[in-house]
Amino acid sequence: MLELRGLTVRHGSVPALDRVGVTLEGGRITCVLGENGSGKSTLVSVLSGLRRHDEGELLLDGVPVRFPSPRAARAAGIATVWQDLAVAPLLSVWRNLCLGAEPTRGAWPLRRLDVDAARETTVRALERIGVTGVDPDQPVNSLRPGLRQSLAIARAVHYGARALVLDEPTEPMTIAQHTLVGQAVLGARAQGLAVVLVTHNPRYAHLVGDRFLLLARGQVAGDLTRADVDSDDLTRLMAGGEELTALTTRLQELHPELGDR
Ligand SMILES: Nc1ncnc2c1ncn2[C@@H]1O[C@H](COP(=O)(O)OP(=O)(O)OP(=O)(O)O)[C@@H](O)[C@H]1O
Repeated sequence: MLELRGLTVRHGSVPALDRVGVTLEGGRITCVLGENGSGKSTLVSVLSGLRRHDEGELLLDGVPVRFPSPRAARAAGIATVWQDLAVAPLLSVWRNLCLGAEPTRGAWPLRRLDVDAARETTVRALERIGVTGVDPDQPVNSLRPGLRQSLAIARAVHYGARALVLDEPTEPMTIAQHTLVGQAVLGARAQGLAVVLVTHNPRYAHLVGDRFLLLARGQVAGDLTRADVDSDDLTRLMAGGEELTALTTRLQELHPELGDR
């Protein structure tokens, strides 16, 4: 549904992404892995409408698109969950989920916010991605980071996003928080969204991912499925560029259709 073809983004004369090609299908989690500076954040910027590509194409359902703003990307159904989330921290969980689309009851001029409906919508939206036991009245800043991400994911699914892009928090998360986010991400996948998960953690990637896009110096150094690699392979690939090169060469021998990547 979302496809990158020969996508190139330059910062000055240096390509941060260099002829990247990948198809991001609905109901799949594509993990983007790579060393610092390999182009992961640039990929997120393009998908989320923060940056425009210089060459190549970004296709949505086969139609070339170019997002002039993050709002345009969101309107096209691509939701990005940022490291510091754009939710209102002092407001309640339900206010954050319903922000801008609060349910009302009664007819004008007596129309009022329907708080009960908003609470229920929020609990259901969270349940839909497998998150239970959250008090919709608690302020968002009292939620653990993993739950905050889950809330942002629930919001994206609730408002009908088709693709979900997650940039991994740089702050280390506990296992419990990773589990929560993993659960929400799997929930989004089950709802048919195309999930793009940028991560530095190959074990986590292998746990939740269907597909692994390895970037090195802005190029696709590997486009692998679970059938191609196990968790140890991914860890080794992340640890050493040399191994990555060797694997790329081997895969290109086995699959000439991969071409010069
Ligand atoms: N605003 C910018 N101006 C100039 N060069 C940039 C800019 N942003 C990124 N770059 C360069 O583009 C390349 C890709 O950077 P990018 O941030 O996308 O990588 P990354 O894989 O996300 O790295 P990290 O894991 O450190 O976040 C790097 O060489 C980086 O130095």
